[in-house]
Amino acid sequence: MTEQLIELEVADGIATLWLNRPEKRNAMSDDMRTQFIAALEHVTYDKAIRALVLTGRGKGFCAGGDVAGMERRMQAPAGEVGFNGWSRQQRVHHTQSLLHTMPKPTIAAVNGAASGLGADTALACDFIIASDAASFTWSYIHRGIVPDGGGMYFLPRRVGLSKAKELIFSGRKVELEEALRLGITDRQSDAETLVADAQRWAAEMSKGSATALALGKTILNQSFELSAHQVFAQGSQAQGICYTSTEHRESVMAFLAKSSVKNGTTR
Ligand SMILES: CC(C)(COP(=O)(O)OP(=O)(O)OC[C@H]1O[C@@H](n2cnc3c(N)ncnc32)[C@H](O)[C@@H]1OP(=O)(O)O)[C@@H](O)C(=O)NCCC(=O)NCCSC(=O)/C=C1/CC=CC=CO1
Repeated sequence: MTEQLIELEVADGIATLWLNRPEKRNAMSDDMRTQFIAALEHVTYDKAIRALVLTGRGKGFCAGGDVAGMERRMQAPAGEVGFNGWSRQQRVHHTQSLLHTMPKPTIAAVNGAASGLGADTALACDFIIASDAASFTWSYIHRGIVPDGGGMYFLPRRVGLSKAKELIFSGRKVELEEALRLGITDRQSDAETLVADAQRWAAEMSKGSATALALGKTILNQSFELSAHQVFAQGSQAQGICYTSTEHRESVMAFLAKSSVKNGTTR
């Protein structure tokens, strides 16, 4: 039987995805990545799911890429890629890109160590909430590699270029208090209530129009690379789509109906 390395629960439109390899602090093995991709694609395309919470089982959030797998790869013949021609790099990029671009809010609920690719995986989410047990370590440097999970894109945007360089070059551990101060994590929570708090936050973040949320997220994700003029233009285009949406029509009608009841007028 296939080991269930990813667990997905959906309740009230909020998906909670658990990395489930607690004995290895949820280090991302190739098998886990295969299941992770399938679950993320499901969450991305299922319109009944409005938001995602990502967390880890046990003591860790995610200890990064599986170091035992790195050792196996060093033994493999040069040029071997596997996975139907898809290299590991492409599969890593796919997971990080799904988290970053899926048209609904994503929240990392960091319950323990987020190291290497695990730290980048938290950063790829829109928001981070963390418990006292959380820590963030860009440990790639200790394995002689660079952050390939998006850390070199996301971290400077959260902490500034110089601090990102310091954290990535040193690979030092950042505990909760510093993570809050630097803006690596947005919120803090108790370990016991972390996931419930994240789920509640996800519900708050996703109760608005799904169309407006999806379009807004896409433009915001690009906003640091676009000019003001381009952002205005994309905003106008997006508004054209929002104007034709059921959510826009219904919310306008509901507002006006409430106002006419209050004022005793009929429309
Ligand atoms: C700080 C830690 C994450 C957690 O510390 P602690 O809670 O004290 O737990 P440990 O006793 O150290 O570990 C428990 C068991 O888990 C195994 N384990 C931990 N991390 C990994 C890992 N990344 N890969 C494989 N196995 C892991 C550990 O060996 C223990 O197993 P046993 O009980 O059987 O001995 C701490 O564990 C830690 O610092 N881990 C290493 C962090 C790390 O170096 N991560 C990789 C960074 S590089 C990366 O993420 C990117 C890539 C990209 C390229 C290719 C492939 C992979 O990664």
